[in-house]
Amino acid sequence: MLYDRNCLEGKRILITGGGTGIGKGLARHMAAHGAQVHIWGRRAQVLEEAAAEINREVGERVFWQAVDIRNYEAVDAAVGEIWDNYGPLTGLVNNAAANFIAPTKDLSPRGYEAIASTVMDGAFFTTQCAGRRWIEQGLKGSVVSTLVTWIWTGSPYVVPSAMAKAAVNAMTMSLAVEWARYGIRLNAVAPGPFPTDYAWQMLNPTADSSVGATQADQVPMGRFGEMSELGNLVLLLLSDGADYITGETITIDGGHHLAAPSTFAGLNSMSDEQWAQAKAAAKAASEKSKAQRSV
Ligand SMILES: CCCCCCCCCCC/C=C/C(=O)SCCNC(=O)CCNC(=O)[C@H](O)C(C)(C)COP(=O)(O)OP(=O)(O)OC[C@H]1O[C@@H](n2cnc3c(N)ncnc32)[C@H](O)[C@@H]1OP(=O)(O)O
Ligand SMILES: NC(=O)C1=CN([C@@H]2O[C@H](COP(=O)(O)OP(=O)(O)OC[C@H]3O[C@@H](n4cnc5c(N)ncnc54)[C@H](OP(=O)(O)O)[C@@H]3O)[C@@H](O)[C@H]2O)C=CC1
Repeated sequence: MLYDRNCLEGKRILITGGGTGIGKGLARHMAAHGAQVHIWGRRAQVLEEAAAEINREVGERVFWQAVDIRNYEAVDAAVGEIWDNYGPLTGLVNNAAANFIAPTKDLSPRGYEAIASTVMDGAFFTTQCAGRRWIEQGLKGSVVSTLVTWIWTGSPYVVPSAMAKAAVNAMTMSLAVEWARYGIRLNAVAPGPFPTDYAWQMLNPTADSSVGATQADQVPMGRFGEMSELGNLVLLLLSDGADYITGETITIDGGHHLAAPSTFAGLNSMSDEQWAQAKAAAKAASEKSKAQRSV
């Protein structure tokens, strides 16, 4: 362990999308360093299993709620429940997201909305519901959002995601200034590829869709990122050790985006038939997870 195992003792951190992938890894990392962690997602069973798995390792520190972050009333009620039943949050990680690769000309309005509203509205609703309470009660808080390096580069074939993540970057810089006087810090991380099950089903659904953005040999360091590396960065930003850092988005990608293979530009060569196959494979993965949703 790089940090003292109790360095987050007394912290209470909400991680949206904390039942899978990066969010679950962050939940494990924060709980292993002493924090109480609350995880959100739409699938009760997935959340319950994730919390139980981590709690077996660290003790009863992880709690879950099934919440759709696109629903403001649900977000406000769930944040209120944490405050009432456990106490004030000290930190928030805006991590939940939706995404899939698609030619932009073929995206339906609902396809655009599914991605943009999850990433942008969800992060705003959750940040505002926590921030309002911190301000009303004179409490400090730290918000960290999980962005992606295409906020710097853009990326074809994931345009709603690129737009919405850039919007959350704008929220981070804007509120860092507006809320600094209250002791509330907002920062973000921009990871390169950290392979996770669902993201890779959405972004690399067929052999034809494997391009630079999802290939380890395209990373100058020659490997994907490791969860503990991302965990250490987010831990620092959530901790009192980063009290003078606000409004920053820190890239963690082994040099990937600077070497420029990091977008989905390689998908330019896919035919309509290959796109239809990619869509069918990604949709099959979505349907499987939707059948498990509780909200
Ligand atoms: C330069 C940077 C390089 C960095 C390189 C790093 C490489 C990796 C970077 C990763 C960065 C970011 C990754 C992520 O954000 S991954 C997150 C992936 N996880 C998820 O998406 C989880 C949540 N997903 C879902 O809930 C679903 O999969 C879905 C996104 C589809 C949303 O579900 P929802 O129930 O809200 O929506 P519907 O199923 O009703 O669908 C809505 C409309 O969207 C259309 N659709 C769905 N899937 C596809 C598809 N694959 N292709 C085209 N269109 C699709 C669907 O048909 C609906 O539209 P219509 O009603 O009009 O048909
Ligand atoms: N993996 C990678 O290489 C990279 C990932 N990122 C970012 O990291 C974050 C995590 O991605 P990753 O772990 O890979 O992907 P996952 O698909 O595993 O994580 C997304 C999470 O968001 C939750 N979620 C989606 N929609 C909603 C919603 N409306 N309300 C509540 N929860 C929701 C999902 O749970 P459920 O479906 O149950 O709701 C899921 O737990 C994302 O923000 C992604 O953009 C950034 C750069 C690289």
